Amino acid sequence: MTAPLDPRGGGVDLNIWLGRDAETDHDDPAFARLAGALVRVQEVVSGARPPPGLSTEAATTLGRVADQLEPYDVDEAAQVAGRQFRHFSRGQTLLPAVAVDTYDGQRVDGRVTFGRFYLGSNGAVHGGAISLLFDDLLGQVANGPDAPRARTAYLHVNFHRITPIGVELSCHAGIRTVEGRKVHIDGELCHGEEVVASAEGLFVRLEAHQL
Ligand SMILES: CCCCCCCCCC(=O)SCCNC(=O)CCNC(=O)[C@H](O)C(C)(C)COP(=O)(O)OP(=O)(O)OC[C@H]1O[C@@H](n2cnc3c(N)ncnc32)[C@H](O)[C@@H]1OP(=O)(O)O
Repeated sequence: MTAPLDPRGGGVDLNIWLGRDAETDHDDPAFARLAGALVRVQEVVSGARPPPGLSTEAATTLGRVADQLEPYDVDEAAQVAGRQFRHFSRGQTLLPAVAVDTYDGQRVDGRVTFGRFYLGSNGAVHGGAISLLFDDLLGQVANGPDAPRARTAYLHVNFHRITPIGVELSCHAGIRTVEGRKVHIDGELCHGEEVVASAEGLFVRLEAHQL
């Protein structure tokens, strides 16, 4: 049984995409657990300096896991990775997990901690990982439950300060304007009161033939 969603957020992904019928039949708690285990491996491997013998052994173990899973390859429509909407990370291993606190269809506020996997260098989160977070966060606002699907036309990111690894940050995104199919969305990533990065994106709502 999957846990019921907390309508106030409460650190649980608000699950905005579950309103879309096509997505409701992909719940797979066991798979979400697998993806979570892989995220842990990514994190631990990124920060580890094991002795060569152990690295070799671990590589063999991971190869065995890949061999076990490979026969279960499916196409995108059947894929469950990225569709575990009851879990912070949606059962995917690319994005940092965002805990959504509030979402009203126009704006989202949440919290995120970038682990060692996202290190650029010198204690700073990789700029590409920050852009990834913004694309997803702004994208979740652009693709609200009642809105037509939209894709990122551009994403402009400003890096104001070093974004620290291993620290809880707050993240925010909100619609600034809607002009026809064009949705302009702003985002901020904050360490305490300080804005460490900000973003401005244009999302274009898709026409029927583009879905
Ligand atoms: C499951 C949970 C998911 C959570 C959310 C995840 C979100 C992730 C979002 C993404 O990452 S999507 C992947 C990255 N983006 C893409 O792959 C998009 C690739 N580009 C396209 O598909 C098309 O260029 C696009 C749909 C964005 C627009 O093409 P269209 O042919 O539909 O639009 P058109 O060219 O007619 O332009 C419509 C308006 O947008 C404007 N426009 C389009 N691209 C622009 C651009 N780059 N800069 C400025 N304006 C732009 C264009 O000028 C025009 O303005 P006006 O209506 O005022 O004339």
